[in-house]
Amino acid sequence: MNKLTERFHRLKENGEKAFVAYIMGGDGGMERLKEDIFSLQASGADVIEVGVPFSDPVADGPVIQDAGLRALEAGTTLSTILETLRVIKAQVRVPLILMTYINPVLQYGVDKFALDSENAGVSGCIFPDLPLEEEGLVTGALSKTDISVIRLASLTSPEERLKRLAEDSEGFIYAVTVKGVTGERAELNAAELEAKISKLKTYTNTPVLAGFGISTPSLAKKVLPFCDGVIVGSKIVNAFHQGKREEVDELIKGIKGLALTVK
Ligand SMILES: O=P(O)(O)OC[C@@H](O)[C@@H](O)c1c[nH]c2ccccc12
Repeated sequence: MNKLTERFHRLKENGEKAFVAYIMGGDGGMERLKEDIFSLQASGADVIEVGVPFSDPVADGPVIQDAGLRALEAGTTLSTILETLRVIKAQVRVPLILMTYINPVLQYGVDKFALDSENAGVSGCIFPDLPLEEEGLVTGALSKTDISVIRLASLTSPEERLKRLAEDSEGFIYAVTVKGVTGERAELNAAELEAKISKLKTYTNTPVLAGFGISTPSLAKKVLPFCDGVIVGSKIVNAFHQGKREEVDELIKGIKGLALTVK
């Protein structure tokens, strides 16, 4: 079984919610990528989402965009990220997913991408600018591997679309909590999100996780009662950039501790 699916089974058995940590691959260089992964693993992240920097990141807010620019300036490419992941593979127990716009994948070559990702220990991919209708571009190659394609569900998706994306979903479904780009928010509309997530859950048993704008235990607490976990990006990217590793450790422990008490 795929590492990601295995992890979700285990969380379910233990009555736990998932904490997914997003980082920008190559922000601060490749040694930092390794350190970031090991420190997130030690802090108790359940899944690590590694972003591949891209020049035209339409879904990214300012914090992730800046991190992407820093990573590109440091010479990061899809290839250097996959190579780094391959080197540390044996020491990584946490399932890794890649978050990449589709263009770098097409340039790299889809078949080579699938093969090299598998060899790098990647167990899932998110392609934020690849609509359901275009998934065929990658699924032919990825279905020969054990890698899941993780779909994004937006608050604006009509029910028919939610149904289609839920039905044969893999890994988990990424429910986008806000209309707009990634980044910290002071508030979020939990009622609207709950309605969408409960709809999704009528069509699938695939875990549904909420991401975008979640940066504190109190925001996580609003959504965890009706979803299977949260994804935190900008907060972590910022803290790591500023060298504040303890902040990330506290955040993960804070949210994981809370998640144990919500059922
Ligand atoms: O940064 P936030 O608001 O905490 O949200 C997570 C998000 O950054 C990460 O999952 C992500 C980064 N870039 C993306 C593009 C699309 C979807 C998701 C992402």
